[in-house]
Amino acid sequence: MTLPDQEARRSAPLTRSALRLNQVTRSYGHGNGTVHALRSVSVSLPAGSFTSVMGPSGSGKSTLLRCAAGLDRPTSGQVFLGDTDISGMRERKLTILRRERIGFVFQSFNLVPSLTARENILLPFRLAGRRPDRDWMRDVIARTGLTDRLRHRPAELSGGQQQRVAVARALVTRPEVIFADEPTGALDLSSGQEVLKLLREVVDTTGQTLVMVTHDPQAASYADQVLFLADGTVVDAMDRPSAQRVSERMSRLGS
Ligand SMILES: Nc1ncnc2c1ncn2[C@@H]1O[C@H](COP(=O)(O)OP(=O)(O)OP(=O)(O)O)[C@@H](O)[C@H]1O
Repeated sequence: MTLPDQEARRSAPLTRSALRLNQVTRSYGHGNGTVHALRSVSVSLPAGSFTSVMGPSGSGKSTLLRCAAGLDRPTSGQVFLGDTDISGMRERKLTILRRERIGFVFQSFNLVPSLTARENILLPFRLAGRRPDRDWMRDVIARTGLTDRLRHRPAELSGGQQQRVAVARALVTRPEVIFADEPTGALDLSSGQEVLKLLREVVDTTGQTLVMVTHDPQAASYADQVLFLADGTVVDAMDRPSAQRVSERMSRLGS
């Protein structure tokens, strides 16, 4: 396996779009009770980029993530994963696509308590009936610092270690895009920073694309770009964010 040099990747032009939303609208309910969670959102995320999504509570962040990841369907508009339009895809095909081309990391880790770290990491292959790429798997386990924790069950691991198992599980199928929903929300400051550094390094060295929803300006500052949502609309984008600038922008959005 060849990994592009970190510096070369940082300076390389980011052109190919890994994920594109074209006028995505998601409404819930009918008539007077209709909630417009997303209103005609259009964004294009380059391959090998790290994007944070921020916004006040109820602004549509989770809905954006779910629509982009094929976990929810837009009311109108299209979602492209690479060149594949996933918005009108049948459920069976979408399930396979999610399994093969998308990785997920959740705030609550979502590990299977009865399985060891190694078995949790290998779960996507068990579900797909496929064999893992041994070199890639070894690399992912080393990268996440879990080599000597593989026989432990989740209850025997710290929160930070559990989240690193979840990150390894998300990476092991080599997905094009990884979606992380508040991945540090349940962690203390230093475990959270370890996980964020790991995610940053993954993007820099493997060229995978990461989209992370967070409430934390410090976490958002690890990204290349922050998208700010308000009332279902992308109201601003910030390149090379710092925690302070993100915090200032968020306070102007009323959070
Ligand atoms: N299944 C649903 N049915 C009805 N309304 C929904 C549903 N899911 C989300 N909404 C509404 O859509 C809007 C956006 O919700 P969403 O969860 O995407 O916001 P969010 O920015 O992720 O919020 P938070 O930061 O509090 O998690 C909210 O008004 C929410 O109540």
